[in-house]
Amino acid sequence: MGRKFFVGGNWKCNGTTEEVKKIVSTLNAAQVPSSDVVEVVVSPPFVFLPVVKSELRADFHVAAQNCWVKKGGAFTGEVSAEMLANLGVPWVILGHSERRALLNESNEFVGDKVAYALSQGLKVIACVGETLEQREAGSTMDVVAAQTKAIAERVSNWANVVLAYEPVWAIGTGKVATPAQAQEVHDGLRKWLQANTSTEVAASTRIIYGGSVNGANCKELAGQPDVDGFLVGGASLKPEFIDIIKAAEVKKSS
Ligand SMILES: O=C(CO)COP(=O)(O)O
Repeated sequence: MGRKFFVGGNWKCNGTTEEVKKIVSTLNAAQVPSSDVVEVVVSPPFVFLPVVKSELRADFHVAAQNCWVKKGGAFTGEVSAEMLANLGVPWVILGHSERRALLNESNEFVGDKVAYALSQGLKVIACVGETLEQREAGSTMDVVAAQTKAIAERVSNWANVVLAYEPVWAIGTGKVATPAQAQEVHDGLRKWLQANTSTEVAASTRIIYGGSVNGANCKELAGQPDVDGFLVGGASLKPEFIDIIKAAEVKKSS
């Protein structure tokens, strides 16, 4: 079953209007494989979503970096899934490790957010990943399985979910997972989905890798059978993001 290569750019809390417009114009001018081969989604901070959405080429899409866990209302400072849907923002990133760690988002809270966002018609990039301590303790699979379980308990239809494996020790550190390390966890996650959801979900759900992906390491990672794309942080703010999008060609020919 074909899993279309997926490349997300998580801009995190970066940018000015001018910088954001510059990134968009670079992307708009880029020659990349067609949207039959690769799905490209960029995720600016909330305040820049309208300008990016209106200026970005039609074959690329936008994602928010978070949304509120339920229907909007008296939740000062939050942005609801309904608002994103109303703006025509198709995607949202949920459960990023920076929010899990810095804002104490629990597995259950992330699971609730994923379920609510899906119920409002959004597509979700759901992030999981272990810390260095957890990896060194040998608990990587247990950690990512528990994070995925909290989602699976609340979600029955996985058609609009992309699972992003982002080891915390690889994020923003320049210490990318080796292709074998990424493949091992992606394979483990697919087996977990097979055992706990369905064969169909396991075969069709895209599992993407994030953590220090750049133009130099993306091709080898993309060559792994269970790496279905990337969630890119730092390099998504630079022209090398285009090279990462082109890594989809590796998959096509593999
Ligand atoms: O957190 C990430 C994407 O969500 C990865 O960030 P870096 O690519 O900067 O390591």
